[in-house]
Amino acid sequence: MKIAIGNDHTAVEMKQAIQQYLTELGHEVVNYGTDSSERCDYPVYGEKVALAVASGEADLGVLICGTGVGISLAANKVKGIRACVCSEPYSARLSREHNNTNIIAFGARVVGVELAKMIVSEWLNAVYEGGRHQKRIDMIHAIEAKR
Ligand SMILES: O=C[C@H](O)[C@H](O)[C@H](O)COP(=O)(O)O
Repeated sequence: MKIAIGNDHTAVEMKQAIQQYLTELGHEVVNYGTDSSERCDYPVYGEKVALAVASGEADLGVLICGTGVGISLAANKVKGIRACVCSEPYSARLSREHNNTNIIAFGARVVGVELAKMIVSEWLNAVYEGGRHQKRIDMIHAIEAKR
């Protein structure tokens, strides 16, 4: 799978660890994040990864900032993006099975590298269930289409 990854200054080491992990799992990872610890603005990277996913350039996206909150908020402003912040694997799996999330986010100041790997792995291995969930996702996108 082709996975877009992005981060701000709080998550350079975490991004590198997750990028390596994903590569070891056999994925192609494209880095849209910063590799500098100089303070920067997470919306820049949230948008870059979101555009890569929304355009089909990447299949899925991973976003990391201090908490995962700001960068996922930014990503969700791009049409077609369903990004969520997860600090544990259960929500990560269900976010894919029920909500068909196409971007996962987490906080480098919240979770450690090993937990982050577990979150990402559970998310990637989960399969969207469709059925009753599709109507609800359509409803979310209908809200998006109004504006
Ligand atoms: O949601 C926002 C992110 O957690 C940012 O990574 C965080 O706000 C950056 O904070 P600071 O500029 O204090 O390093």
